[in-house]
Amino acid sequence: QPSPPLADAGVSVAAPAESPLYLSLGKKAGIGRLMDDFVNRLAADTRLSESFREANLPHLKEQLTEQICEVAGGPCVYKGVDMKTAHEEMNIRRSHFNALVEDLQAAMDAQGIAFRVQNQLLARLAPMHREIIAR
Ligand code: HEM
Repeated sequence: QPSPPLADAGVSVAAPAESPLYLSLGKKAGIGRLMDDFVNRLAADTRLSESFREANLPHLKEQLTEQICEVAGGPCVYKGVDMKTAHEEMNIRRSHFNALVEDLQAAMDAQGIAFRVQNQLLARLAPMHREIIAR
């Protein structure tokens, strides 16, 4: 039985591999659940409620799901505003950034995401503080 010519040549036409981190977060659906819970926590956090009072929470959940999917090595491409532009004029302090990270950790705990996996995601988000924190 003849095999397809490209397979013979060892040429792969499969989609790019999904990273272990993306799989550990439960792919797009798991990340969507995580961002839903996370954004609800942000909106309820008295340290941050001033910042998120007028935010479009459904839009934020969607944009974050695309962005985190991409950052985690999934097949998504975030097409939203860059981090510097998105957070300009908000006067975000390191204390705000740290509060957001705590809320993300609490959301990941609630989703049963392993500590090792949590740290991998946080490590990929940490460098973004340079674009987000006002100085
Ligand atoms: C690693 C940290 C962060 C990431 C990855 C992140 C990511 C994002 C993304 C993807 C958006 C949507 C941009 C758009 O399409 O409009 C956004 C918007 C926003 N972010 Fe952040 N952000 C971070 C930290 C923060 C912090 C520390 C604050 C303030 C406490 C903050 C406040 C906001 C607000 C108020 C919006 C606008 C929401 C709306 O009106 O739709 N963010 N952020």
